[in-house]
Amino acid sequence: MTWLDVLQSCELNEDTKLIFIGGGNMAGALIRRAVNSNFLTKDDIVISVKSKGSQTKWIDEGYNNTFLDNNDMLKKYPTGIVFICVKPQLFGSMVDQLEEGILQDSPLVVSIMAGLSTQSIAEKLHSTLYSQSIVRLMPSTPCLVGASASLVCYNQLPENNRLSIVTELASHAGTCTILDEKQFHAASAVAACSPAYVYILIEALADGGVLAGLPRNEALTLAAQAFQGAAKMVAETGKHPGLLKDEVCSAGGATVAGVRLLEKNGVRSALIEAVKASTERSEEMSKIK
Ligand SMILES: NC(=O)C1=CN([C@@H]2O[C@H](COP(=O)(O)OP(=O)(O)OC[C@H]3O[C@@H](n4cnc5c(N)ncnc54)[C@H](OP(=O)(O)O)[C@@H]3O)[C@@H](O)[C@H]2O)C=CC1
Ligand SMILES: O=C(O)[C@@H]1CCC=N1
Repeated sequence: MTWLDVLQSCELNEDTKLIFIGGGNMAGALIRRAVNSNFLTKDDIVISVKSKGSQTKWIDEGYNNTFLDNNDMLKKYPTGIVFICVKPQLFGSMVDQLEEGILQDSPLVVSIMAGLSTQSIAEKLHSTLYSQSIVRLMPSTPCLVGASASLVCYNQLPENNRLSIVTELASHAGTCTILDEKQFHAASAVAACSPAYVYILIEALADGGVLAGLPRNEALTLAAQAFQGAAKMVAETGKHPGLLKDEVCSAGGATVAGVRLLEKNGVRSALIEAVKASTERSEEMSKIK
C-alpha cells in the first residue's frame, strides 16, 4: 500500500502529517527508513526535539517541519497522527507542558515508549482531550535497514482502519507482529532490546578473529555475515536451531570444540537471563508516572 492508499482507506485527508514528538535514535531510524523506502516524503513528516543542535541536524537533512516547542507544532498540525518518541521517563513532564485540549482533533496517537501501558498513556493524555485509541509500536533500530521485528498492540482497535497507519509503517521497516499487550514486555525484550545483545556477540566474535590474527575489518564483516546467515537459516528452513547447530558440528571437529567453551562459559544462560532482566525492567518502567 502507498501512503496515499493508507490515508484514503482511513478516510483521512491527503496532507495528513506524521508528527514525531522526539527525533532521537529510534524515531530517526523509523523516519529515515520510511523516507528511504519511498513510503513517505520528508514533507509528510513533522518532528519536535529538545535541543537546537538536534533541530539543526534534521533541518540540514531536509526535514524542514522541525520544532522545539510541542504546542507550536501541534497547533500548526492539529489533525496529524502523533508518534510519542521521547524516553518514558520524560513522558509525564512532556504532557504536563501541553496545552489543554491540544490533541482533541488528532486521529491517532502511537507510542513507541518502552514499558508504559496504553492505559497509563491514555490516563496521562486526559487533559489533551484525545479521545481515540492508543496504539503501541515497539520497533528496533534495525528499522533503518528494513530489518526490524516490530511489535504492535492497542487498547481498542482504532476506527476506520487506522491501525494500518502503524502496521504499514512498520512493515516498510521489517516484520510487524500484532500482540496482546500482556505479551509486550517479554516480546520487546526478545525483539527490540536484543539487537544490543547481538551487537555485543558480533563484536566479540570479531574480537576472537582478531585474536587469531584476522584484520579487524575482515573479522567484523565475516562475523556479521555469519549472524545474518544463521538467522536466515532459522527463518527460512524452519529447522530447529539445535538441529542446525548439529549440522555444523563435525564429529571430533573444530566447531564442537568451540561449542564446548560456549556452554562452559554459560552463553546460553547469559542470554536467557538477559531477556528476563530486560522483561523485568520493562515491567518496572510501566510504573513510571
Ligand atoms: N533505541 C531503541 O532501540 C528503542 C527505543 N524505543 C523507545 O523510543 C523512545 C526514544 O528512545 P531513543 O530514540 O533511543 O532516545 P533518544 O534519547 O535518542 O531520543 C529522544 C528524543 O526525544 C527528544 N525530546 C526530549 N524531550 C522532548 C520534549 N519535551 N519534546 C520533544 N522532544 C523531546 C530528544 O531531543 P534531543 O535530540 O534534542 O535531545 C530526542 O530527540 C523511548 O521511549 C524508548 O523506550 C523503543 C524501541 C527501541
Ligand atoms: O532500552 C530500552 O528501554 C529501549 C526499549 C527497547 C530498546 N531500547
